[in-house]
Amino acid sequence: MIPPAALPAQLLPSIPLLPYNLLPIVPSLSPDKHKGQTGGKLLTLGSSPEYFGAGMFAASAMLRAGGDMAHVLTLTEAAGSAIRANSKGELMVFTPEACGQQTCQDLLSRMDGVCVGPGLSRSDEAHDFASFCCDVIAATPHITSIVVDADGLFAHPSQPRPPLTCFQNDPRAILTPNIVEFRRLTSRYCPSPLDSPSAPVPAAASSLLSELGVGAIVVKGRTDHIVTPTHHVECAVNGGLKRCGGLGDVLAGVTCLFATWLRSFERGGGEGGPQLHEVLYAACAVARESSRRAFVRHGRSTSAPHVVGEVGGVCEELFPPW
Ligand SMILES: NC(=O)C1=CN([C@@H]2O[C@H](COP(=O)(O)OP(=O)(O)OC[C@H]3O[C@@H](n4cnc5c(N)ncnc54)[C@H](O)[C@@H]3O)[C@@H](O)[C@H]2O)[C@@H](O)CC1
Ligand SMILES: Nc1ncnc2c1ncn2[C@@H]1O[C@H](COP(=O)(O)OP(=O)(O)OP(=O)(O)O)[C@@H](O)[C@H]1O
Repeated sequence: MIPPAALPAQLLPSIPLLPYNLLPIVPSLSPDKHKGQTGGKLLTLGSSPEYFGAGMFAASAMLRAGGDMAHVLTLTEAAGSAIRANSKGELMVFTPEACGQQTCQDLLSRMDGVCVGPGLSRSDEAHDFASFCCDVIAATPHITSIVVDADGLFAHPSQPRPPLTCFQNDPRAILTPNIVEFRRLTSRYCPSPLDSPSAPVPAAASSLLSELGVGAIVVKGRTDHIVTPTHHVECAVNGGLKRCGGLGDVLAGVTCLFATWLRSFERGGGEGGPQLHEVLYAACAVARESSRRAFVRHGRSTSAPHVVGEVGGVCEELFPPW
């Protein structure tokens, strides 16, 4: 633990952490509600034997930030077994190998929010399965928010219909690329010169947003750029100093949860709530503050589970406990 007095400015807590009022969309807890009715039913489609942790971190972050039920849908039993063995049973894990494609399809159609891509891998088999699932997701109006991250954003040059194309012109879709994924997407979809690596991120992100017709893009990096059709905001909340793998997975999970809460509030006729860019800023702030706290506690040994472990405490300070 770094003593508070020894913290350099770049590791101090950002005050205020959240300049926007998210409280209207935070579901109130009640003994009259059933599981899934408050925090929502969330699912991460991803993970693979090599990257099983990524889908697990995203799904665990959904739970820790306030989701009721977090599922992982992954192609292989090898990845599914690894997640079951490492997640203390808090995640519900489904694979087509164990339960068949029809069960996977039924599961997807019951979800409120999904996150596609963390740890998915780029194998043809994983992408074919993801495309099958993304068709189901795209055709399920009950699903209110769709976060596409990591390998969900990847397209083999020869691939006729990569997963992302299922969500073109779908305002429920929120893309959360890192800078490498973002530049890859702009070079595929944006007109020159916005496809150039030196093009300013906000302009290129706006162009990508309108080319793809999605609801929002969050470009992660030293500052996170959040772009919707009407707004561009930057989140520069202090994060930890160690860039261990898995921090983007945490952000993807929290983003999916908060966007689902927003849509549930709107569908319930709520008025006066925050706008999408404010909710996405909140997700970035929670992920970055969680990574800062983990780093202050664990320094160079910080790893993704430490960051996941901080998400609950950060959200607890931002939102009322009931
Ligand atoms: N524990 C796990 O299972 C983890 C799995 N992960 C998964 O690993 C897979 C491959 O992800 P990669 O991001 O490595 O993809 P890439 O294999 O596309 O990365 C290629 C190269 O891009 C550069 N790069 C990657 N991220 C960058 C960033 N944020 N800023 C600057 N340069 C960057 C690095 O030089 C990297 O070697 C994805 O499925 C991802 O979800 C990651 O989420 C990390 C944690
Ligand atoms: N220089 C930085 N300073 C502070 N926070 C950062 C910095 N770079 C990235 N982050 C934060 O780290 C998280 C992950 O961003 P990153 O660009 O590493 O994504 P990623 O490559 O998709 O992550 P993953 O390792 O999960 O695949 C985001 O919350 C982002 O805001």
